[in-house]
Amino acid sequence: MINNKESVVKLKNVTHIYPMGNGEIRALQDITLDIDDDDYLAVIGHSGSGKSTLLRMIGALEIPTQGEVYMEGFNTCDIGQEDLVSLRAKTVGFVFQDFRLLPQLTALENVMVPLLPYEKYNSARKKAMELMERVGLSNRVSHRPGELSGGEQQRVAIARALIRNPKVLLADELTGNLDTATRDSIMELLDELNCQGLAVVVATHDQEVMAHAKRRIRLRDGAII
Ligand SMILES: Nc1ncnc2c1ncn2[C@@H]1O[C@H](COP(=O)(O)OP(=O)(O)OP(=O)(O)O)[C@@H](O)[C@H]1O
Repeated sequence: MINNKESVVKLKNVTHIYPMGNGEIRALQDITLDIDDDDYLAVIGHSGSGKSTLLRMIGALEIPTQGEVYMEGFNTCDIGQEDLVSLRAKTVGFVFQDFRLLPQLTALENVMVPLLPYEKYNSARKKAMELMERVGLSNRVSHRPGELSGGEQQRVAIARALIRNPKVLLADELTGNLDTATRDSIMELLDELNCQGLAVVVATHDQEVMAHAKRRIRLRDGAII
């Protein structure tokens, strides 16, 4: 494996095309972008402009149709599936638009899940407890997702994304549909984590969220404008 480490994640001329019936949808067009250690990037653009697809590329959840994605210097298109899974798990944490919490598990168990293959139960539980405290939910550990508000579910999803100490947090539509106070508390938490060295990439329509970012890119029809 050749390692050209510069940025945590580097996209080089990434184009992504989804097949659609007889045609195709060009979701991303020739994107070149670096995510550095203490970056705080807001990805903005209209619905369908390619924000979620870009986040999936940054997180190496999908292989681009054209171009290259480097994570910690490794070309994610070249390394094997097993190495990719492990590299991705160490490097990025995802907060999905729909949270994707497991409904049958408690909030605490949801946060622990990504750590269980690697650490003993009690150690994973301790770390999950610390993170639940960090996101202001130590009084909600035994609630199941269905018993939590949207903002609380999002905070559980943030805690889960952080449990393996990623270098980059990727958050899709962060704070969508949240009340102002909850949104502000989530933004404060991300500012704090960013100050401690976590790179943050958020896809958002929210002006307030944009204002917290150190830089912004706008997508239109899959291209940076
Ligand atoms: N799995 C898929 N198969 C086919 N087309 C897709 C797929 N995912 C996304 N697309 C298309 O790719 C384009 C970009 O979608 P994407 O979800 O990245 O946009 P977005 O900016 O995140 O939108 P939103 O703000 O509504 O979440 C859209 O035209 C969308 O319909």
